[in-house]
Amino acid sequence: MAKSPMRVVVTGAAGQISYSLLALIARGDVFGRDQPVDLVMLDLPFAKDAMEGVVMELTDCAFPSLKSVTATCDQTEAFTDIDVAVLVGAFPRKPGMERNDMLAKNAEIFKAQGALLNTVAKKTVKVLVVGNPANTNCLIAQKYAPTIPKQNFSALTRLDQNRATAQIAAKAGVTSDKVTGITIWGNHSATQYPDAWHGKVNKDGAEVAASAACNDNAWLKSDFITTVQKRGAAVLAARKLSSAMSAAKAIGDHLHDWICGSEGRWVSMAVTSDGNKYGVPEGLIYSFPVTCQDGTWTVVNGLEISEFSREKLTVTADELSGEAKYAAEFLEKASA
Ligand SMILES: NC(=O)c1ccc[n+]([C@@H]2O[C@H](COP(=O)([O-])OP(=O)(O)OC[C@H]3O[C@@H](n4cnc5c(N)ncnc54)[C@H](O)[C@@H]3O)[C@@H](O)[C@H]2O)c1
Ligand SMILES: O=C(O)CC[C@H](O)C(=O)O
Repeated sequence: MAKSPMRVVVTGAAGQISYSLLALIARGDVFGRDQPVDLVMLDLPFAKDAMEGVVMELTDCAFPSLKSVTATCDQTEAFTDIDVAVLVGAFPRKPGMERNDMLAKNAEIFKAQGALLNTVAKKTVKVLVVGNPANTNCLIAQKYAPTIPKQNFSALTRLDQNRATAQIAAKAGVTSDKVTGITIWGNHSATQYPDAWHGKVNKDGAEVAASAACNDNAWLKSDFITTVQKRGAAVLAARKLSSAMSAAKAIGDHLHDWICGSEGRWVSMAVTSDGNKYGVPEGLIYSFPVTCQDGTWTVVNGLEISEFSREKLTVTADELSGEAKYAAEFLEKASA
């Protein structure tokens, strides 16, 4: 039997990430070629013409699973009866901007969008926040959408996971598909902790620990971590624009695994910290290793955490607690 269409909104639809992402979704690479999609694009009024150009291009691609495409600058229209909301639209960091500048610029956007999703989206909507600072923007949207289950909110750290996986693959001399179990803990920021200690590499047909395949623990504890932590900044410095193609690919991976299932593989998603066994404070949007089945993520609990790792899990949790406090104070002042 034919599947009923899935209504998917992408915000920031005229921006550079969306330019790659919309085609992935429309082609069926994310939700499956047999899943019809009603695609809704939202951006600010100044970007209306640019969005219309993207609509023309999507139409001209003649994708079989793209049932309809709508471009709008009206948030209520965009979020009504939505199944999946991909919140990309935000003010991106420019050279010289600090994270708190970005947080202040974006907090109001995610407050308003959370409140609107709460009112007009399906209660089953799945929300992925990409706009930075992604974890805290997600926390804000979630807070203002109290009638949508907290489970349904996540932020993107899959790009970091993909970056880390690619680094391990290069070091081990294999392709990325041979590397599994690499985790990103915490914030999508320079405090994130890319963790390869539970990773595996399939080398010459045999599965070995990633640390054995890399054979360089000093690298795993230093340059590997900093390369991944600073990769976004390195791309920004080189392109004078933040990463877009790789971000779109990671968004597709995240949504695919969340909604269609991860088939037992661990993937990293920033999700509500709720009853985890790693001592992460409750309520933060923190990146954990998870598995996904039937549209639900479950944190992989019980992994052994060394002293080295414990310290790093705490640093990134502390940063998120600070961001949450800053955001709450900012929004309180703004509404006073
Ligand atoms: N989490 C991650 O891994 C990750 C990776 C890369 C980029 N990002 C972030 O994603 C965001 C988008 O990046 P980009 O390169 O596509 O930026 P971009 O500037 O090219 O596009 C952003 C778009 O969002 C629109 N926009 C701004 N406010 C909006 C609102 N309230 N509603 C709807 N649309 C709005 C803008 O008009 C613009 O078209 C940035 O915050 C960036 O830092 C996150
Ligand atoms: O603004 C940044 O430093 C990073 C942008 C983006 O989140 C990325 O990881 O590529």
